[in-house]
Amino acid sequence: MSFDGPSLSLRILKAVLAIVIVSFLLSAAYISSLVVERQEALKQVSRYNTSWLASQAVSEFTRLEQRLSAYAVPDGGIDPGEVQLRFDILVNRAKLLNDGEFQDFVSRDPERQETVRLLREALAAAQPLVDRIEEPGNAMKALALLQPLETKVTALASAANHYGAQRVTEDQHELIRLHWLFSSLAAGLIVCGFILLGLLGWHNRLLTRAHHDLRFLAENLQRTSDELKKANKALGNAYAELQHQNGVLQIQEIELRTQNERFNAALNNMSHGLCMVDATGHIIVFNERFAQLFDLESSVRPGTTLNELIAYAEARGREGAAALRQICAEQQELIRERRQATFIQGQPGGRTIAVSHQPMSDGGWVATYEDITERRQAESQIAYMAHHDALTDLANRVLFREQMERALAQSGRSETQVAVLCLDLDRFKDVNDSLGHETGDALLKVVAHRLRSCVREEDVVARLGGDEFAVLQTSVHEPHDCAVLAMRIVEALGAPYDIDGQEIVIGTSVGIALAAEGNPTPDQLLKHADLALYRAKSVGRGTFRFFEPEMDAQLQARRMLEVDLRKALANGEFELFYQPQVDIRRKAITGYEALLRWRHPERGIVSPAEFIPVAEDIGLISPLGEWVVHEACREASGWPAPLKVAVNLSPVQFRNRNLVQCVKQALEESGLCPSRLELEITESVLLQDNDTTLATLHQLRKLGLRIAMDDFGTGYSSLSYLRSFPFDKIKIDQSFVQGLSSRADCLAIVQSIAGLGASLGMSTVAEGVETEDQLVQLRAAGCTEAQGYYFGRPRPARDLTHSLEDFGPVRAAE
Ligand SMILES: Nc1nc2c(ncn2[C@@H]2O[C@H](COP(=O)(O)O[C@H]3[C@@H](O)[C@H](n4cnc5c(=O)[nH]c(N)nc54)O[C@@H]3COP(=O)(O)O)[C@@H](O)[C@H]2O)c(=O)[nH]1
Repeated sequence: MSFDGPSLSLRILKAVLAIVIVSFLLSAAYISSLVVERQEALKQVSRYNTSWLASQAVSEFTRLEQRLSAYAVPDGGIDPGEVQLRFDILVNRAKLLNDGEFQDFVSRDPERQETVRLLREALAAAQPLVDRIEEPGNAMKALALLQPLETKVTALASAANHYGAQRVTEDQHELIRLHWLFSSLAAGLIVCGFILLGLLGWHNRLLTRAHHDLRFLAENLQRTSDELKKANKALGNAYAELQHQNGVLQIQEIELRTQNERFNAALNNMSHGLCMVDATGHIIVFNERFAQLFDLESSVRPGTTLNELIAYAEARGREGAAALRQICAEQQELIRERRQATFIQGQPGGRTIAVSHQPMSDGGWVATYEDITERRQAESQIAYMAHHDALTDLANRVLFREQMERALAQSGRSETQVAVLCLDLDRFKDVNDSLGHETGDALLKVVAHRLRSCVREEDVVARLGGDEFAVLQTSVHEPHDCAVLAMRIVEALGAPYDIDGQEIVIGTSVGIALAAEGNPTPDQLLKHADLALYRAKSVGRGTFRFFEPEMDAQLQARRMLEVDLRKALANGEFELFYQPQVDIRRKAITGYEALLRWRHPERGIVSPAEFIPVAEDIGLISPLGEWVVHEACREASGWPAPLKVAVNLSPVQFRNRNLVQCVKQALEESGLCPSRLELEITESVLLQDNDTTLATLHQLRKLGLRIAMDDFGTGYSSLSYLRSFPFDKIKIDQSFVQGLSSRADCLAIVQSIAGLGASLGMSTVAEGVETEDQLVQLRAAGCTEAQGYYFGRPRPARDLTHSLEDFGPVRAAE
């Protein structure tokens, strides 16, 4: 859009407006001056009118003549003063004839000048006469002086009148001219006004248009500004995005560089050799390990082929290159068929190289080369170790199972059968714990040797773990063959051992499972042999048993027991019975042993001898033991002091780190004085991790309670345990008490334990006292306390009266 037009028009308009306004002002000023001038002229015409002056003079001249005439007549009634007044007026009028415009009128004509002069002279001549008018004749004389002038004065007046009329006409003309001039000017001014109004309108329109244009322009500008802002913002965003992209690119570049460095580092630190070749057979890259593996130059010119590289190395007598040539020959087929493959190539020097060949999409290929010589050796070593027991070099469970599978498969095709014999060593744990693991290991090696010597070449001997062994007997014609082998094994392993100069006697029991019927799996066969072993051990050591199907039923029963046992604690099926411990001399109850009872909903009371080992096996003994301690403390806290309560602790509970805390909490919660709590442990507690167990015992002792050694005399080295911890009490195992009447050695043992206790400051409790006779012997042997059915069977807490007499009727009733 162009703004020249309006701005030019506006400029012109302003100029025209200025001219009009100036003209307007000038015209007004001019008219004002004309009006002033004409007003002045009119004023003069009215005040000093020539014809009026002349007529006044004529009028006064005539009046004077009349007065003079009247005065001259006697009794004319005229006062001399009046004559004098008229004369003076005429003189004044005559003077005016010589002034101003009249003089101008007079000067135009000599006749008029003559008349005025004559009048002046006549008046001058008449002056003295008038002054002495009373004198007779003066009035006539004066009149005579004036009368000649009468015509002349009248003529002058007439001329003056004519002149005056002329001047009026002239003024009228002038006024008419002025009227027209004024009217024209006024019309001009009106026109100018209209023009001005028009111009102003136009100006206004121009201004409106300019305003409109300006607004449009402003809107355009605003729009443009908004667009610019938007564009600016978009530009800012684009810039920020650009900066972000730039940052990302920089990071990517750094990452790329790092990756490249890592790639190079990885490439050259690879344990595998790597070689990449393009579609034309030229080497793209290979790493240092590749060069090392095949004794090659570590760098090559770009464009070298693998064959050229090998030829170059061979020419320099490098032996490794020959190996690569062989490998390359094998790779040729893969390269041709563009196939991925992994192959292993043995080298003449015993070296083994594993090659992984991979074609690439561009027609080339990449391959990795690994020297697996050592790995192969290690693998075969590992494979051997994975199948053999490291200590005895016998087959382990894995190999044994594999061999069983193989033997079972073969036996299906032959007349003979396969049998599995499972055995473990009696008292091996005691040897291990008392004589040390090294001795135990040495013993196991000799056992393995003896076992091998018992079987034929084709049979397999395995160590399944710890002191568990198994024999896979093949070519069994009848069960008797197995029995013979079992006997041979029992006899061989039962013979004394000489380990580092120490004579050790152990024994073994054997369980036999024959794969005669039902196509058993290896696991089933092993399980059957294990069950048979369990049975062999339960009937007496140093013997063997064949598997019988009822054994499986016993296993099922045990599983049922486990299931029920897991629910029993939550169901509140446990309770504690208490059996009194009696001071032999005073015949008074010193306390009670808490004995756990399981009131099974279907089976009734289940003996702890049955379920405690199961609870130990399935990990339930800790929560169960905690419940016993809490319950015993709670109930004992209601008994009269100083009655004590003795609680049995399983060896498994000592593996639980919370044992001390649990006992402490039970004492605190029940408020039972710690000295009234006695914990009974068996020797087997001291067999496990001795230092930790002893530390736990000391911590328990610190709580202020008492510790008793239970079932004393049944362990392998009971006496040595007495040295390891200062027990408060020794409980003589009931087997010795019950043998008192029949076996002399039992009495000797009881006497020596009682003596030992006395000398160590420990009280001795004899368990399982059932008769008066036993009690008498125990007292004589020096035992301090006794416990057994003789005094009373275990009872629920609610039935305790703490009087020994009350137990009597119970005993009598039994
Ligand atoms: N870890 C835990 N073990 C416990 C707990 N409660 C019991 N037991 C142990 O279970 C085993 C069997 O106990 P139980 O069937 O209660 O037998 C005890 C007595 O009833 C029995 N006894 C007592 N007097 C006589 C007797 O004159 N003749 C005879 N034939 N038996 C008798 O002896 C068992 C007590 O033995 P002991 O503990 O060695 O004093 C048993 O080993 C219990 O220890 C428990 O809460 N935790």
